[in-house]
Amino acid sequence: MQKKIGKMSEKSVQAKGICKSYKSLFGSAKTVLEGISLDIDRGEIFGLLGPNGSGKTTLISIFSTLIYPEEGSLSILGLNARRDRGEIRKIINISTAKPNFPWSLTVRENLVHYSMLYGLYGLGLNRTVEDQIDAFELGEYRDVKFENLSTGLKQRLSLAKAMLNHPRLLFLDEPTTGLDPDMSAKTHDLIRRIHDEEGISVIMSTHYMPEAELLCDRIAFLRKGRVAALDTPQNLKNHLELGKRVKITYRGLANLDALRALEGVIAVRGKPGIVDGRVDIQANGQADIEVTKPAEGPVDRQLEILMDSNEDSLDRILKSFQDAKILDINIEEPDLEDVFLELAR
Ligand SMILES: Nc1ncnc2c1ncn2[C@@H]1O[C@H](COP(=O)(O)OP(=O)(O)OP(=O)(O)O)[C@@H](O)[C@H]1O
Repeated sequence: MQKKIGKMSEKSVQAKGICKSYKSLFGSAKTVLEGISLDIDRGEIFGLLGPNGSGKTTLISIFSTLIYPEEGSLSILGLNARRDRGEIRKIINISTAKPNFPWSLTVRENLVHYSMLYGLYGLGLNRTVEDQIDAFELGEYRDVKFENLSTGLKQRLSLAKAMLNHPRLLFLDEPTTGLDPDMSAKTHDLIRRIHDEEGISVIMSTHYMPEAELLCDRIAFLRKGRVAALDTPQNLKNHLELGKRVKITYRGLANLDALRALEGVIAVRGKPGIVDGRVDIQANGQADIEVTKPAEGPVDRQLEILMDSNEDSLDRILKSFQDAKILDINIEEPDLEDVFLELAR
């Protein structure tokens, strides 16, 4: 099998014209994926990004052969996704944000259970389970029931389970959702290690831009069921002609309406809790800032203003702060979060 796959394809995924819709109870169909075409190289860590409802999980479910597309052709590691589904499932695996394992089984029992499903038995099974317990630092929780594990440990167990069959291609659906920063950083290290040391291709969805920037070689940005952009994180930033991000700390009243109306302003972000601003990215792909309270009062407040590359006139921005006392100005390079806001709007 190994040889066959190596010879057949240098791609982990070749998808052409993938379409998927869901039927409601009343019979009407909702199109979720509209002709997705993607070529993903073996060895890549590939990110799927996009607003809520843009189709990331549906696409991962299709790539991992859990559901069928209605249209399009799909090959996974050189194998036909429909015809060779059984073979594909032996060499891929998936870990999701909300793993649902048998609740009353312990960490070890769960790993044994899944190993048996993968056809392992005897000494080989024991060795594999112990290896994963070690690799994912689950030793001290081996006898803890799934229902008593923290969210982070459930995610870690899910990753350990996903490695039991030594997959060539690993799907991760929002691998750090709900984790604290420390556990997220540990998960990032694990993903990196799985990729670097075991040579596993990874396709992951995420809502966290720093995570995508840190881990992913390339990113496909989905919007309304289509690929709106596909490139390396760096190229995405370069090609979108994003300008500088101006961060202003001030006290008093800023004219937010005037600021947002300025030509060349892509986004105005308030630091939540400071100006009571909130980034609201909706299923329809619109991204906007909703400022729920005027920015006034004695507290220090902060706004981030993202300009496009042709418009970085600080003068015009500062006019909106005539009634405020500016405490600090920082001009920074845009990050992937800025790319997200630009693509989603
Ligand atoms: N089984 C289903 N039946 C009906 N509609 C579904 C089903 N699964 C997903 N959908 C709908 O398909 C659309 C895409 O959902 P999907 O979960 O793929 O998006 P997503 O990009 O992963 O979203 P999120 O970022 O919120 O996880 C959504 O509008 C969702 O409501």
